[in-house]
Amino acid sequence: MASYPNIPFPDDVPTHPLFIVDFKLIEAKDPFELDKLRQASTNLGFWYLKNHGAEELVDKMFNIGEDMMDLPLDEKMKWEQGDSGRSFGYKCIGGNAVDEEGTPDAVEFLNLSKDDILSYPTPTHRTYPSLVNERMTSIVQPFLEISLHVTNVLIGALNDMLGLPAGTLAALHSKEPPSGSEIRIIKKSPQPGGTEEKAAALAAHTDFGSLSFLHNRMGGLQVLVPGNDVWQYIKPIPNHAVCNIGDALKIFSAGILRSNIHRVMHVSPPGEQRNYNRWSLVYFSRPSNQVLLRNLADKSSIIAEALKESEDKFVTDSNAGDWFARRIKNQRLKNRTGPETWRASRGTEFNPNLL
Ligand SMILES: O=C(O)CCC(=O)C(=O)O
Ligand SMILES: [Fe+2]
Repeated sequence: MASYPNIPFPDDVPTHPLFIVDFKLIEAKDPFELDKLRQASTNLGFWYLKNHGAEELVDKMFNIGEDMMDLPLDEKMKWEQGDSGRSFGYKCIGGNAVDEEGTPDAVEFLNLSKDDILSYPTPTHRTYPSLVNERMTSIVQPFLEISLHVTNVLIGALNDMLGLPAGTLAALHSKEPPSGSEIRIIKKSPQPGGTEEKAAALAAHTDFGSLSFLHNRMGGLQVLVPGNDVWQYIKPIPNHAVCNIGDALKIFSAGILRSNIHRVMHVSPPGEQRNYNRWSLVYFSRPSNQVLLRNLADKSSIIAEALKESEDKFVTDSNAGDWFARRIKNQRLKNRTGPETWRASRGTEFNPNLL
């Protein structure tokens, strides 16, 4: 069984500090903590989260990823997500582009649908390898339940902060299927020779849905902080998750909540870390598929005010399911016809005219 060591993070690379939000205090509606969440979600849209309750399950989820990625490639390819705009299943190395030129990505991952996990053993969207099924009730379902709790509580706090009637955002993120909400386990192998490279292993992107709950042990994740053109690392802190806002909450809130661009680098931070596999684990909370992505100004005077002051309208004619499928489909290298395919895969970070 693998261990996922806390290899020291080098101190000679640019890092960006984040607010540390205490989940237990958010649950208790502590005003000071809620204000921290307000600042973090509106300024950068990224924050650390401690006391979230999933600490014990993260390595067990990494073990599932490790058993999956250790299978021969032809076995893994039986579970590949395909090119039709669905993400559930396995994504092979090089399946996606990382830029307009069609440079292939360098990570592999396994995506497990929230709907499939909750309906197990009956599939809602698809089935998964037995190495997942064997640990469905003991590990995957408990991890999902915690992730649902954490993301729902945070989304509830953001709902109140935005002045929305109680339960407005919760109703858009129902437990009922179908939605694109999913767990992702990501592996990035070390680069042979460990040479410095400019390329990203996982493309610069904003997250497609509402709120991401991310666990990693090693560096590699970078953000582009507003007003700064140097990418900065987010340094992992043991037992702290990283949360970030995605496109849907940015649109609902007319830009009050920030969906910030980020990427994972090819070469993890210099030093010892680059010799190890990098594992990360995310739960992506996304709106139900049929939810229209448009501002909620008619439900909140705070959002209406922000909309008045913004150049963007924050109105799409897309529902969450179509938005998600468009982004997934157009980043697949097999679907690439030219730079326009990459552009068609972008979200709120790329083209404000989309909105
Ligand atoms: O692996 C990470 O640290 C981040 C992954 C990520 O941004 C994503 O999968 O959307
Ligand atoms: Fe992301």
